Amino acid sequence: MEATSSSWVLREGWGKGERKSNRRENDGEEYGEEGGKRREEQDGSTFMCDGCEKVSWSHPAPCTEVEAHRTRPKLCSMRPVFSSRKQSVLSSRELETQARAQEAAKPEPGPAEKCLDQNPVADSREEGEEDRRGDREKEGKEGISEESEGEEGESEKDRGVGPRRSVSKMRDKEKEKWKARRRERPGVGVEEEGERERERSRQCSRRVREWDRALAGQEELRRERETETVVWGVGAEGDMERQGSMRRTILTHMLMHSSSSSSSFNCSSAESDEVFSEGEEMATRRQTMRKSRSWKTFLTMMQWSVRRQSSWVQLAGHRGNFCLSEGGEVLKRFNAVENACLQALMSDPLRQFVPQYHGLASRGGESYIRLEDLLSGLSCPVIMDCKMGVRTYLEEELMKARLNPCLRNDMYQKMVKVDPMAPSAEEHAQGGVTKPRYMHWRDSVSSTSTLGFRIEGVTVEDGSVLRDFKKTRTFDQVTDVLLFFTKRQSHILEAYLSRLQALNEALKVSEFFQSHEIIGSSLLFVHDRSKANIWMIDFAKTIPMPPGICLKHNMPWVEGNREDGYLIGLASLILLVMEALRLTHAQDADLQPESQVVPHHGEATLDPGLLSAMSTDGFGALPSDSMAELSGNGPQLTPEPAQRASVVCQNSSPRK
Ligand SMILES: Nc1ncnc2c1ncn2[C@@H]1O[C@H](COP(=O)(O)OP(=O)(O)OP(=O)(O)O)[C@@H](O)[C@H]1O
Ligand SMILES: O=P(O)(O)O[C@@H]1[C@H](O)[C@H](O)[C@@H](OP(=O)(O)O)[C@H](OP(=O)(O)O)[C@H]1O
Repeated sequence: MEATSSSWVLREGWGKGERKSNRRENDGEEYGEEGGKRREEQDGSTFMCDGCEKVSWSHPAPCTEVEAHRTRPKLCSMRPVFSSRKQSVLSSRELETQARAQEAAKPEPGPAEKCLDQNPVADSREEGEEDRRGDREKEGKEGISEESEGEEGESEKDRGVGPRRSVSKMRDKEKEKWKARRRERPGVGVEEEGERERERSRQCSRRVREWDRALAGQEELRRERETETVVWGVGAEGDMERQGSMRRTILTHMLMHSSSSSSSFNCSSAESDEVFSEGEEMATRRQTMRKSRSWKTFLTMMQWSVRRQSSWVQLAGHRGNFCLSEGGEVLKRFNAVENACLQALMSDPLRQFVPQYHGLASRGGESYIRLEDLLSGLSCPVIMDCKMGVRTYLEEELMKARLNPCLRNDMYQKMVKVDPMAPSAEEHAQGGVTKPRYMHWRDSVSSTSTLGFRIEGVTVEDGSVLRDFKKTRTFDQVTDVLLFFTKRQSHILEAYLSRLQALNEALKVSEFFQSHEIIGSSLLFVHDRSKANIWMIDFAKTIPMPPGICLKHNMPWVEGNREDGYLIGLASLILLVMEALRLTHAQDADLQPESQVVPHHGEATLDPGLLSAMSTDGFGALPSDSMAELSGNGPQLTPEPAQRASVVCQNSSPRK
């Protein structure tokens, strides 16, 4: 180490003995940014202001404005971590605005500060340095804690920071005092003490290695996302889920534990580390975390990771069909039928219920359809995918299967998993079933055949994905899922009801709807705490009818009539949401569930068109009292104008 001027000290590059944790701790934001990578590639030499401990990567002018450095506000905020993609953009803008305001309020910087301000690294490093200084000052006031001792001795040496005399002298004094006190304490021998220190040091090193591994993983993920060359293959969906769920677990931990401390950071970061190393004692982990003063490193790491991840999750459908894109878009593998539908829908009244179509894109030699990301702007979205219609296979699939019966072992396996008795003896012997056989069976064991839709999957706030709804069939079973999915929040249910009604109105005037057989299409329910919306997705099996032939969509299907039962599904959904609302209101009012329906949205009754959809054979599963309600005395549904934007819940405080 050599001094290059009276007030700036040259710090050597990351020497052999220097711990990586120190680098990360010191570097603050930079590891998440491109600049950080560049700097990492440099030799690592820095200049540190002796007075204010500010760091520069280039040789700066003499520093004169120590106080100005000290009073500079921190720009680091926790808020982006808790935001979804759109909101995090907003938050970063807010932060920028705040930073600019703070810059304006700051006294004119001296030459050295100007020099550092031109270097974006300096800010983040400065924050790190300031934070450490803050910590040291705190220690000076409160006495050196047990946890800080081992680390301080080591890190001072490793950093090679000699001339921070006043602070380190004070610390040394405190350390000595503390050691003396420890020595005096009965039952704590020197050997024992030494062993403890060695153990602490071992724990610390282990923790550092874990972070390195975790950080390397995050960095890898970031690169993959940014290049967008990776198309999710088999298994990738699972990875995505794990990442999403890991992140949410961490955030949940942060939130859960923040209330127990005035500083949510300290506590939460200690807790959140759990995802990286299972099986350690909580107390030991806390101690280790405090000791290595790692929370800042960890928090920074989380910020990069969350900032770069969208809340996107593929709930249902074929694996490998999607990849994420920049700017609130998802890319769905090109399918000519779906592409044609989306193009047509962009000029249909249904446009406001369909993700925006942005044309095509190419990735890794594959074509993709660019779609609006329907989860963009939602924080911790809760999602439900309902596959609409009374059947999920096309008539032409049936015909093909007849002409060329092809046994599918994968479908046989899926069938046996749900019900070992489902395949016939012959199918068991063959170890395979045809696709239409499987699809028909699948429709009949779920609510597809009876209610005109089925639940494919649900994600909840903590990121867990539930897909085991294959045997969710009856009205009551589906109502239970709805109550679980909405957590009985009446404002969410009301928003969904309103959106379903609006969709019903739009379908009436949609030319597209009348002229297409819609098979395997889903309604995607999405909400967070304050917004709820429903979207039509998946048109890969939506086939145009011959010119002049229109479908009714509320008739039972008989082979040849091509009816899909879409409106039967919609009617069921409306009924189910109403039922869920009724139960929610009943619970709110502390009434028995069998009490009268609590009216909502004024006086309401189900649309006669939908009622006729329900008077079909498929409705054996509907409770008779629900049908009675719908036939006149029940609630009057007042359709609201269709709206593209999210239905914003009026009542943001959830009812119990
Ligand atoms: N525009 C979108 N924005 C956000 N999420 C979407 C979007 N489109 C699809 N998804 C997600 O992807 C999942 C599957 O979508 P989709 O049904 O279009 O795929 P698929 O592979 O065609 O399905 P299937 O196998 O049923 O035909 C949905 O459940 C939803 O979670
Ligand atoms: O939900 P499950 O029980 O997993 O069954 C799948 C589901 O019915 C899909 O809709 C279907 O894709 P299509 O809608 O595109 O026909 C897929 O057929 P596939 O395996 O032939 O793709 C089935 O395996």
